[in-house]
Amino acid sequence: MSASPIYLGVVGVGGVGTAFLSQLARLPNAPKLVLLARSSQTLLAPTPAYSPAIPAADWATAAAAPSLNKAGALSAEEIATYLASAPGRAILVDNTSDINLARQYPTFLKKGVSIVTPNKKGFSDDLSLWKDIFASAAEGKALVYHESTVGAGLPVLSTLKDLVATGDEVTRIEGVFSGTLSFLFNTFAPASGSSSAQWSAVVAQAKELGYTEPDPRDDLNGMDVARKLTILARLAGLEISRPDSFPIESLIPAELASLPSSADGITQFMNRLPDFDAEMATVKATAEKQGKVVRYVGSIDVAAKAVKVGLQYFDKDTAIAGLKGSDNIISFYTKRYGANPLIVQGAGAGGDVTAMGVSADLLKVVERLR
Ligand SMILES: NC(=O)C1=CN([C@@H]2O[C@H](COP(=O)(O)OP(=O)(O)OC[C@H]3O[C@@H](n4cnc5c(N)ncnc54)[C@H](OP(=O)(O)O)[C@@H]3O)[C@@H](O)[C@H]2O)C=CC1
Ligand SMILES: N[C@@H](CC=O)C(=O)O
Ligand code: NA
Repeated sequence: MSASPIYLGVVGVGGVGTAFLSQLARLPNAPKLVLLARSSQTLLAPTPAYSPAIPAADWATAAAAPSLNKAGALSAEEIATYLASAPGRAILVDNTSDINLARQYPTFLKKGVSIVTPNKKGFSDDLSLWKDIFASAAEGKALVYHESTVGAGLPVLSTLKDLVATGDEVTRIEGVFSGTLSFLFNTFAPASGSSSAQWSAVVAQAKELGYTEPDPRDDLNGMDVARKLTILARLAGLEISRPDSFPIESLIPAELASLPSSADGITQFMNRLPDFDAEMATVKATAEKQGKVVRYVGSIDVAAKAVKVGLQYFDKDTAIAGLKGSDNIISFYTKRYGANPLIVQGAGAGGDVTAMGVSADLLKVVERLR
């Protein structure tokens, strides 16, 4: 007997979304792609049959497919209604970084549409939204998987959930949580050898490689790391009210802090950043004088309910100092693991590795819905 079909809507076809579509096209027993959207265009399989499905491979192939309905941007409510009306269970994959879409997850979940996403905004916003998301999932008997919101495809959330679910006591979580900031410091201030790279040039390279957030200032101001720590702390049982409820060290030059958040603001920021290269060169030199390197790290002390995000100096022979590329390293200290933490390490940014986490979550949801 063949399993009943599952219907899939995908929003966002940028670096992660494009890699995800390419992986989706190769998945065995993939759900039927019936909605594909970017910021101003939406492709839909015609109702009421929700057929033919959209070919997954990439946006251009999908957009050229015959017999699909085409529309401009739909509201979250419209997307939720379309998916919930499909003749089977439905899943939304949100590959955007849009907070407004994330705020509508409860609408999808209450209608029984499951959510899979690397978008960390919804899970790290007000605690009330976090609670609403999981209460709505229970109400709609829908599922929520967001592994790639922390450490991209690395098994960070699944590891933490397993530790908690099996009764271990997590006492501390610490490490490097940003692929972008890891790449920046590993390249700008390597622990072995030397580098003459300017800070602004390495920031431009990280953006080019697809490691940064759509707005790279979200990485440089520490908010991306703060959001990840908020998610981890909540999963470890701490009621963190907001991602800015603890001190966050920003690497944005004060003079550039008030540029607009628009696309033009991003361009202005990138163009003016080279004027401030001396600031980060001073930070690097100060660490070097002590025989150390500077890295951007975060920690959660569960008992003290304390979250910290910012720069620290490290001896050159430590694991954090020796990270390569966009690697994250996340250490879980728990009662069972004692003094030697459980450590997860590997690439923490990039389209393919992030999409892997999204695709793996999708497979888990499909398996549980069937
Ligand atoms: N890049 C990485 O290494 C990692 C990224 N993530 C997360 O993955 C998500 C995607 O990142 P990335 O692919 O790099 O970002 P991109 O900027 O490359 O892509 C964003 C995509 O979302 C679309 N989009 C934005 N807003 C809307 C909206 N309201 N409705 C429909 N579509 C919208 C854009 O449309 P259009 O094409 O029209 O511009 C674009 O296709 C983010 O949440 C990010 O934090 C998580 C871990 C690692
Ligand atoms: N911009 C983020 C992407 C993954 O979350 C990072 O650099 O870590
Ligand atoms: Na992850």
